[in-house]
Amino acid sequence: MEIWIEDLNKSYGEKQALSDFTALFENGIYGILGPNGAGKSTLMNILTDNLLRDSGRILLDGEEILDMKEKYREIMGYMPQQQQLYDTFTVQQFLLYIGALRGMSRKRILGNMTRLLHLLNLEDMRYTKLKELSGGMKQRVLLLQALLHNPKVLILDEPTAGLDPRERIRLRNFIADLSRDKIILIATHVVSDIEFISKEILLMKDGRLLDMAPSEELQKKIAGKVFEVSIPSEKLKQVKQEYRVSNIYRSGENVVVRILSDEVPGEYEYREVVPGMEDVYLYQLEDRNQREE
Ligand SMILES: Nc1ncnc2c1ncn2[C@@H]1O[C@H](COP(=O)(O)OP(=O)(O)OP(=O)(O)O)[C@@H](O)[C@H]1O
Repeated sequence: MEIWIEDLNKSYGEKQALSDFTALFENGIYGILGPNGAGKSTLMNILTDNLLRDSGRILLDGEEILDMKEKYREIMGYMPQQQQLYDTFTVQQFLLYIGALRGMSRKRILGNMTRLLHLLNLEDMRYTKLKELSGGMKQRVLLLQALLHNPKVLILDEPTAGLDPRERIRLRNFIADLSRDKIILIATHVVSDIEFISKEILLMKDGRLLDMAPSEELQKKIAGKVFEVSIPSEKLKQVKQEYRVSNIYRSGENVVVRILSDEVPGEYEYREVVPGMEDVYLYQLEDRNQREE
Protein backbone atom coordinates (compact mmCIF):
# COMPACT_ATOMS: atom_id res chain seq x y z
CA MET A 1 0.00 0.00 0.00
CA GLU A 2 1.18 3.57 -0.65
CA ILE A 3 -0.04 7.11 -0.13
CA TRP A 4 1.11 9.74 -2.56
CA ILE A 5 0.52 13.34 -1.51
CA GLU A 6 1.10 15.93 -4.18
CA ASP A 7 1.25 19.72 -3.88
CA LEU A 8 -1.04 19.90 -0.88
CA ASN A 9 -1.99 23.43 0.14
CA LYS A 10 -4.11 24.75 2.97
CA SER A 11 -4.52 28.23 4.35
CA TYR A 12 -6.64 29.69 7.12
CA GLY A 13 -7.39 33.17 5.84
CA GLU A 14 -4.03 34.84 5.31
CA LYS A 15 -2.16 32.08 7.12
CA GLN A 16 -0.63 29.49 4.82
CA ALA A 17 -0.60 26.42 7.08
CA LEU A 18 0.58 23.95 4.42
CA SER A 19 2.53 24.87 1.28
CA ASP A 20 3.04 22.54 -1.67
CA PHE A 21 3.46 19.52 0.56
CA THR A 22 4.56 16.51 -1.48
CA ALA A 23 5.55 13.10 -0.08
CA LEU A 24 5.30 9.37 -0.65
CA PHE A 25 4.50 6.95 2.19
CA GLU A 26 4.81 3.18 2.01
CA ASN A 27 4.42 0.54 4.74
CA GLY A 28 6.47 1.52 7.79
CA ILE A 29 6.70 4.33 10.28
CA TYR A 30 7.17 7.96 9.30
CA GLY A 31 7.93 10.46 12.02
CA ILE A 32 6.76 14.00 11.41
CA LEU A 33 8.81 16.46 13.41
CA GLY A 34 8.16 20.14 13.64
CA PRO A 35 7.74 22.92 16.17
CA ASN A 36 4.36 24.40 17.12
CA GLY A 37 2.60 25.81 14.10
CA ALA A 38 4.64 23.77 11.58
CA GLY A 39 1.48 22.39 10.00
CA LYS A 40 1.53 18.85 11.41
CA SER A 41 -2.04 18.88 12.71
CA THR A 42 -3.27 20.49 9.51
CA LEU A 43 -1.66 17.69 7.51
CA MET A 44 -3.11 15.01 9.79
CA ASN A 45 -6.57 16.55 9.72
CA ILE A 46 -6.55 16.61 5.94
CA LEU A 47 -5.29 13.02 5.80
CA THR A 48 -8.00 11.86 8.19
CA ASP A 49 -10.59 13.68 6.10
CA ASN A 50 -11.53 16.02 8.94
CA LEU A 51 -10.41 19.12 7.08
CA LEU A 52 -10.75 20.19 3.47
CA ARG A 53 -7.64 21.04 1.52
CA ASP A 54 -7.42 24.09 -0.76
CA SER A 55 -5.61 22.18 -3.49
CA GLY A 56 -3.47 19.12 -4.16
CA ARG A 57 -3.99 15.39 -4.47
CA ILE A 58 -3.89 12.50 -2.01
CA LEU A 59 -3.82 9.12 -3.69
CA LEU A 60 -4.05 5.80 -1.90
CA ASP A 61 -2.72 3.15 -4.26
CA GLY A 62 -3.55 5.53 -7.09
CA GLU A 63 -7.07 6.39 -5.95
CA GLU A 64 -8.02 9.86 -4.71
CA ILE A 65 -9.12 9.49 -1.07
CA LEU A 66 -11.98 11.97 -1.49
CA ASP A 67 -13.48 9.59 -4.05
CA MET A 68 -13.10 6.56 -1.77
CA LYS A 69 -15.50 7.87 0.91
CA GLU A 70 -16.44 5.06 3.37
CA LYS A 71 -13.80 2.76 1.96
CA TYR A 72 -11.11 5.19 3.05
CA ARG A 73 -12.51 5.44 6.58
CA GLU A 74 -12.24 1.67 6.87
CA ILE A 75 -8.60 1.77 5.90
CA MET A 76 -7.65 4.67 8.16
CA GLY A 77 -7.27 4.75 11.96
CA TYR A 78 -6.66 7.95 13.89
CA MET A 79 -5.39 8.53 17.39
CA PRO A 80 -6.05 12.17 18.23
CA GLN A 81 -3.95 14.26 20.55
CA GLN A 82 -6.52 15.20 23.17
CA GLN A 83 -7.66 12.82 25.84
CA GLN A 84 -11.26 13.91 25.72
CA LEU A 85 -12.71 10.52 26.38
CA TYR A 86 -16.18 9.77 27.60
CA ASP A 87 -15.29 9.73 31.26
CA THR A 88 -18.21 7.76 32.66
CA PHE A 89 -17.97 5.02 30.01
CA THR A 90 -16.08 1.87 30.85
CA VAL A 91 -13.32 0.86 28.43
CA GLN A 92 -15.60 -1.74 26.88
CA GLN A 93 -18.55 0.67 26.54
CA PHE A 94 -16.30 3.26 24.90
CA LEU A 95 -14.92 0.76 22.41
CA LEU A 96 -18.36 -0.62 21.59
CA TYR A 97 -19.47 2.94 20.94
CA ILE A 98 -16.50 3.76 18.69
CA GLY A 99 -16.90 0.48 16.83
CA ALA A 100 -20.61 1.16 16.28
CA LEU A 101 -19.78 4.61 14.89
CA ARG A 102 -17.49 2.89 12.43
CA GLY A 103 -20.28 0.56 11.39
CA MET A 104 -18.67 -2.58 12.82
CA SER A 105 -20.80 -5.49 14.03
CA ARG A 106 -20.88 -6.10 17.79
CA LYS A 107 -19.31 -9.51 17.27
CA ARG A 108 -16.40 -8.08 15.31
CA ILE A 109 -15.89 -5.27 17.83
CA LEU A 110 -15.80 -7.70 20.76
CA GLY A 111 -13.45 -10.07 18.94
CA ASN A 112 -10.97 -7.36 17.99
CA MET A 113 -11.32 -5.67 21.37
CA THR A 114 -10.41 -8.81 23.27
CA ARG A 115 -7.32 -9.38 21.14
CA LEU A 116 -6.20 -5.76 21.42
CA LEU A 117 -6.89 -5.46 25.16
CA HIS A 118 -4.56 -8.39 25.59
CA LEU A 119 -1.88 -6.97 23.29
CA LEU A 120 -1.97 -3.59 24.97
CA ASN A 121 -2.04 -5.12 28.43
CA LEU A 122 -5.39 -3.61 29.29
CA GLU A 123 -7.38 -6.76 29.98
CA ASP A 124 -7.87 -5.92 33.65
CA MET A 125 -9.27 -2.52 32.73
CA ARG A 126 -12.06 -3.71 30.49
CA TYR A 127 -14.83 -2.77 32.95
CA THR A 128 -13.05 0.23 34.48
CA LYS A 129 -14.40 3.72 33.86
CA LEU A 130 -12.23 5.86 31.64
CA LYS A 131 -11.93 8.57 34.29
CA GLU A 132 -10.29 6.05 36.60
CA LEU A 133 -7.47 5.20 34.18
CA SER A 134 -3.93 6.56 34.44
CA GLY A 135 -2.63 8.80 31.63
CA GLY A 136 -0.71 5.89 30.12
CA MET A 137 -3.73 3.60 30.15
CA LYS A 138 -5.87 6.30 28.52
CA GLN A 139 -3.29 6.69 25.76
CA ARG A 140 -3.37 2.94 25.20
CA VAL A 141 -7.17 2.98 25.03
CA LEU A 142 -6.95 5.79 22.47
CA LEU A 143 -4.51 3.75 20.42
CA LEU A 144 -6.74 0.72 20.78
CA GLN A 145 -9.76 2.59 19.41
CA ALA A 146 -7.68 3.64 16.40
CA LEU A 147 -6.78 -0.01 15.78
CA LEU A 148 -10.19 -1.50 16.43
CA HIS A 149 -11.12 -1.99 12.78
CA ASN A 150 -7.61 -3.14 11.85
CA PRO A 151 -6.77 -0.16 9.63
CA LYS A 152 -3.98 -0.25 7.07
CA VAL A 153 -3.13 3.42 7.64
CA LEU A 154 -2.58 4.67 11.17
CA ILE A 155 -2.26 8.33 12.02
CA LEU A 156 -1.00 9.19 15.48
CA ASP A 157 -0.87 12.72 16.86
CA GLU A 158 1.58 13.02 19.77
CA PRO A 159 0.92 9.45 20.92
CA THR A 160 3.15 9.58 23.99
CA ALA A 161 1.98 12.95 25.34
CA GLY A 162 1.80 12.88 29.11
CA LEU A 163 3.41 9.47 29.53
CA ASP A 164 6.22 8.60 31.88
CA PRO A 165 9.43 7.17 30.36
CA ARG A 166 8.50 3.56 30.97
CA GLU A 167 5.09 3.96 29.33
CA ARG A 168 6.64 5.88 26.48
CA ILE A 169 9.03 3.01 25.71
CA ARG A 170 6.25 0.48 25.95
CA LEU A 171 3.93 2.34 23.60
CA ARG A 172 6.77 3.00 21.18
CA ASN A 173 7.69 -0.69 21.03
CA PHE A 174 4.09 -1.62 20.48
CA ILE A 175 3.77 0.86 17.60
CA ALA A 176 7.02 -0.43 16.09
CA ASP A 177 5.58 -3.95 16.11
CA LEU A 178 2.52 -2.82 14.16
CA SER A 179 4.44 -1.31 11.31
CA ARG A 180 5.09 -4.36 9.16
CA ASP A 181 1.88 -4.14 7.20
CA LYS A 182 0.74 -0.59 7.87
CA ILE A 183 1.58 2.96 6.95
CA ILE A 184 2.03 4.71 10.28
CA LEU A 185 2.43 8.47 10.53
CA ILE A 186 3.43 9.91 13.89
CA ALA A 187 3.42 13.65 14.49
CA THR A 188 5.45 14.74 17.47
CA HIS A 189 7.88 17.25 18.92
CA VAL A 190 9.51 14.45 20.86
CA VAL A 191 12.51 13.26 18.89
CA SER A 192 13.02 10.10 20.94
CA ASP A 193 9.52 8.87 20.09
CA ILE A 194 10.42 8.35 16.47
CA GLU A 195 14.20 8.45 16.15
CA PHE A 196 14.82 4.72 16.12
CA ILE A 197 11.56 3.33 14.83
CA SER A 198 10.97 5.52 11.77
CA LYS A 199 11.74 4.45 8.25
CA GLU A 200 11.97 8.12 7.38
CA ILE A 201 11.64 11.37 9.29
CA LEU A 202 9.92 14.44 7.88
CA LEU A 203 11.13 17.83 9.03
CA MET A 204 8.36 20.43 8.84
CA LYS A 205 8.46 24.12 9.48
CA ASP A 206 6.08 26.95 8.61
CA GLY A 207 3.88 24.65 6.56
CA ARG A 208 6.75 23.38 4.44
CA LEU A 209 8.45 20.01 4.22
CA LEU A 210 12.13 20.89 4.64
CA ASP A 211 13.46 17.37 4.32
CA MET A 212 12.40 13.73 4.40
CA ALA A 213 14.97 10.99 4.88
CA PRO A 214 16.07 8.19 7.23
CA SER A 215 17.40 9.58 10.51
CA GLU A 216 21.01 8.56 9.77
CA GLU A 217 20.91 10.56 6.56
CA LEU A 218 19.50 13.63 8.28
CA GLN A 219 22.22 13.33 10.89
CA LYS A 220 24.96 13.01 8.26
CA LYS A 221 23.84 16.27 6.68
CA ILE A 222 24.88 18.21 9.77
CA ALA A 223 28.13 16.33 10.37
CA GLY A 224 30.90 18.77 11.27
CA LYS A 225 28.45 21.23 12.79
CA VAL A 226 28.05 19.76 16.26
CA PHE A 227 30.64 20.36 18.97
CA GLU A 228 31.12 20.05 22.67
CA VAL A 229 32.96 22.90 24.32
CA SER A 230 34.32 22.68 27.82
CA ILE A 231 34.14 26.01 29.64
CA PRO A 232 34.11 27.45 33.14
CA SER A 233 30.52 28.11 34.21
CA GLU A 234 30.98 31.92 34.11
CA LYS A 235 31.34 31.63 30.33
CA LEU A 236 28.04 29.81 29.87
CA LYS A 237 25.97 32.93 29.29
CA GLN A 238 28.38 34.13 26.62
CA VAL A 239 28.37 30.79 24.81
CA LYS A 240 24.57 30.71 24.88
CA GLN A 241 24.49 34.10 23.22
CA GLU A 242 27.01 33.13 20.57
CA TYR A 243 25.80 29.67 19.66
CA ARG A 244 22.79 27.48 19.41
CA VAL A 245 23.10 25.32 22.48
CA SER A 246 21.58 21.90 23.03
CA ASN A 247 22.64 19.91 26.10
CA ILE A 248 24.67 21.17 29.00
CA TYR A 249 26.27 19.00 31.65
CA ARG A 250 28.74 19.48 34.45
CA SER A 251 32.15 17.91 34.32
CA GLY A 252 34.30 18.62 37.38
CA GLU A 253 34.88 22.37 37.62
CA ASN A 254 33.71 22.99 34.08
CA VAL A 255 30.50 22.75 32.13
CA VAL A 256 30.38 20.90 28.83
CA VAL A 257 28.08 22.57 26.35
CA ARG A 258 26.87 20.90 23.17
CA ILE A 259 26.58 23.51 20.45
CA LEU A 260 25.54 23.71 16.81
CA SER A 261 27.68 25.87 14.63
CA ASP A 262 28.63 26.19 10.99
CA GLU A 263 32.10 27.26 12.08
CA VAL A 264 34.52 25.57 14.42
CA PRO A 265 34.28 27.23 17.87
CA GLY A 266 38.04 27.79 17.88
CA GLU A 267 38.02 30.29 20.75
CA TYR A 268 37.07 27.49 23.17
CA GLU A 269 38.42 24.07 24.02
CA TYR A 270 36.21 21.97 21.77
CA ARG A 271 35.71 18.57 20.22
CA GLU A 272 33.56 17.65 17.25
CA VAL A 273 30.84 15.12 18.06
CA VAL A 274 28.61 12.84 16.03
CA PRO A 275 25.22 14.49 15.45
CA GLY A 276 22.04 12.94 16.85
CA MET A 277 18.43 13.60 15.87
CA GLU A 278 18.03 16.15 18.68
CA ASP A 279 20.81 18.13 17.00
CA VAL A 280 19.06 17.82 13.64
CA TYR A 281 15.86 19.15 15.19
CA LEU A 282 17.59 22.14 16.73
CA TYR A 283 19.70 22.88 13.67
CA GLN A 284 17.01 22.52 11.03
CA LEU A 285 13.85 23.49 12.84
CA GLU A 286 14.67 25.94 15.58
CA ASP A 287 14.89 29.59 14.63
CA ARG A 288 18.39 30.92 14.77
CA ASN A 289 17.28 33.82 16.96
CA GLN A 290 15.57 31.46 19.36
CA ARG A 291 18.69 31.17 21.50
CA GLU A 292 18.40 30.90 25.21
CA GLU A 293 19.08 34.01 27.24
N1 LIG B 1 -8.47 26.92 12.59
C1 LIG B 1 -7.44 27.72 12.37
N2 LIG B 1 -7.62 29.02 12.07
C2 LIG B 1 -6.56 29.83 11.85
N3 LIG B 1 -5.27 29.45 11.86
C3 LIG B 1 -5.02 28.16 12.16
C4 LIG B 1 -6.08 27.23 12.42
N4 LIG B 1 -5.52 26.01 12.67
C5 LIG B 1 -4.19 26.19 12.57
N5 LIG B 1 -3.88 27.47 12.26
C6 LIG B 1 -2.53 28.01 12.01
O1 LIG B 1 -1.92 27.23 11.00
C7 LIG B 1 -0.55 26.98 11.31
C8 LIG B 1 -0.28 25.48 11.36
O2 LIG B 1 -0.97 24.94 12.49
P1 LIG B 1 -0.96 23.40 12.89
O3 LIG B 1 -1.88 23.25 14.05
O4 LIG B 1 -1.20 22.58 11.70
O5 LIG B 1 0.55 23.21 13.37
P2 LIG B 1 1.19 22.03 14.23
O6 LIG B 1 2.50 21.72 13.60
O7 LIG B 1 0.22 20.94 14.36
O8 LIG B 1 1.42 22.69 15.65
P3 LIG B 1 1.27 21.99 17.11
O9 LIG B 1 2.51 21.19 17.28
O10 LIG B 1 1.22 23.20 18.00
O11 LIG B 1 0.00 21.20 17.12
C9 LIG B 1 -0.28 27.71 12.62
O12 LIG B 1 0.29 28.96 12.32
C10 LIG B 1 -1.65 27.87 13.23
O13 LIG B 1 -1.70 29.02 14.03
